Amino acid sequence: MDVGQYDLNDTAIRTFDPKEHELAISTDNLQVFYGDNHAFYDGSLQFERYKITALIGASGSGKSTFLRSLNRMNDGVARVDGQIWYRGLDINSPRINVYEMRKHVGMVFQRPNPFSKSIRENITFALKENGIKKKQQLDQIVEESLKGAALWDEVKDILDRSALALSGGQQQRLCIARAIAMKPDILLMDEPASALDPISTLKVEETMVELKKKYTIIIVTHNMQQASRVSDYTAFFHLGHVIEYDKTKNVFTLPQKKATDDYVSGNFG
Ligand SMILES: Nc1ncnc2c1ncn2[C@@H]1O[C@H](COP(=O)(O)OP(=O)(O)OP(=O)(O)O)[C@@H](O)[C@H]1O
Repeated sequence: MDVGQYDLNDTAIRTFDPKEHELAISTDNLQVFYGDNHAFYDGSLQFERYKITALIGASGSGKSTFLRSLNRMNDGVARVDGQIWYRGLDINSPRINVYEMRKHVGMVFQRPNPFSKSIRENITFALKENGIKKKQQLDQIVEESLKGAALWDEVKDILDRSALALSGGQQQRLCIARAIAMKPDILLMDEPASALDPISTLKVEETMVELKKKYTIIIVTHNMQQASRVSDYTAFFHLGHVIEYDKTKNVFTLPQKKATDDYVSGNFG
């Protein structure tokens, strides 16, 4: 199948009525360029608060590029044009303090990347940098964050042991705990389970579903079952364009665009 056969401007993008849906973050005309490579075109997407939105699409379709732009991880790597609206501010503006903004828009990466420190210090490090020094308060945040990431029961007696001694799945949940310790509003997750075995993957998925009570999650995933299991909304990316964005159920069972239909039914590429 020739994946270039589709009309990339023929799109079906859901918009939300702000009276009925609280938005966490949205983009207007977002475009990303790596030098001459126009990697992402004209993405205007709204993300509902306390929901999980999955970004799906073939390799190289621009999912990570889009996700990384949302908390300015592409600064210095790519040129990002357009606006990213968060609480009435365009966080793509050069005036924004990126360090402060990332406390609100946190990120969990594909490969678990704990610091070479104890489990406890992985969580307290950034908190201490941010001026939280009282042991009691730190202990409380460590416990809450590890509970939030469904890791507490497994590590509560070994908090001072090296994080590197944990399994890959435990390390990834520690990275989730580290991200939520900062109490972000939005969690960006770039294929958070791709390096994990099926049992750890399920734990991370269960964790996500729990987390959406308090956080808005935007996740890149190659795993279609995962997208359909955990997400409320799905955006399908193709060749740097968002072709379709709707409730996950609709994208998987009643896609409006042929490209989406071909992709979700496996007749693609
Ligand atoms: N750091 C970079 N420098 C230059 N080009 C890049 C960089 N990162 C991504 N690209 C290019 O941008 C395009 C989109 O890549 P991106 O990684 O966003 O796609 P993706 O859909 O997330 O792919 P995958 O599923 O394989 O992670 C590709 O053409 C890729 O080569």
